[in-house]
Amino acid sequence: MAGAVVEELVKKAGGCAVIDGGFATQLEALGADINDPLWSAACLITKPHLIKEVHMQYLEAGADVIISSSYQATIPGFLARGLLIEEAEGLLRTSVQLALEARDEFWKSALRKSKPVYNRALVAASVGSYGAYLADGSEYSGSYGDDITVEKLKDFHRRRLQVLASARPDLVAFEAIPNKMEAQALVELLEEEDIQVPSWICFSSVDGKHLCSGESFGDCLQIINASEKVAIVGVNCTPPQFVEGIIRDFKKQTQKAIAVYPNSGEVWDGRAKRWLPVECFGRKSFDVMAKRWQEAGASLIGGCCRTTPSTIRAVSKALKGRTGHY
Ligand SMILES: C[S+](C)CC[C@H](N)C(=O)O
Ligand SMILES: N[C@@H](CCS)C(=O)O
Ligand SMILES: [Zn+2]
Repeated sequence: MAGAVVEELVKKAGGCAVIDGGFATQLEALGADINDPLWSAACLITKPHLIKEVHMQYLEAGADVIISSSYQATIPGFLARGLLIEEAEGLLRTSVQLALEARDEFWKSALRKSKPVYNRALVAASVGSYGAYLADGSEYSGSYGDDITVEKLKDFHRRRLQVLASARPDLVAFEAIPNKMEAQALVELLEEEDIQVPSWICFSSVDGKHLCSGESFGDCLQIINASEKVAIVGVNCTPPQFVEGIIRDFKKQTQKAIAVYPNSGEVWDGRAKRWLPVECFGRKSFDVMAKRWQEAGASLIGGCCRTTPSTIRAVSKALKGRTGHY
């Protein structure tokens, strides 16, 4: 049962599991150049050791779930880079393997410590939206053009999903899904391919009331509620000030576990490919907000773009009273 893995994770974490923070953000902080059509996935080709280092840093910070480097790793993206299909599929598997290796090494060393303060983390294989692949900012608009259909979206996601699932992650994380058509396509694909790895589907929102496309969360939740393959729903890469309201809204419309991992509130300029600073409006700090998200009913909490291991360390401390859990 998809839900059992999640229930166990949340229980072991003491009621609320900690997700890692901005992966690409931390890769950049370690010196990677991700100004690339493949964005952070370019490092699967050029700097795999940095990928593992980022995973280690988030584990150290107290993450109970780490998300693989495959957000913008797509077969067409790698083919456009001149790779062969076998090489592209190999890199997808590598993204999961690097996260599994980091998790296993970290766990082994945590067990050796006389007073372990960590849980054995789970690895979620990231699947970014079609908009992420387009690399035109459409993961924040949900506008895929008039020609796109559910069938085309399923075909876009199919092989990558098969390959990632075959690499044996603990979860599959569909991230920053901006419109209802893509949610529908993912739910259908999970059934058609009979994917056995429990999934989460997280949406992006720019107004806190709707998906980025302007469509209703409720309509998407109805689609997702009908699927046993999806264990977790939520939002990511969404401004943090909207998250408490979104959790309360979701709580009324789904029984599934809720995951939230917002960005810092800065706004992505898809054309200039840079983050625009957020205007100061007296926001509370991320860890203080995380406590409110837990009280509102989120079971998994972390950060997305422009959050860092220090954000996650503070979140872990706020939610568990310490970095890890005995
Ligand atoms: C989550 S966004 C900042 C990822 C990057 C975007 N898809 C791009 O390629 O420009
Ligand atoms: N897991 C990805 C999500 C980008 S929106 C990252 O943190 O880079
Ligand atoms: Zn993000």
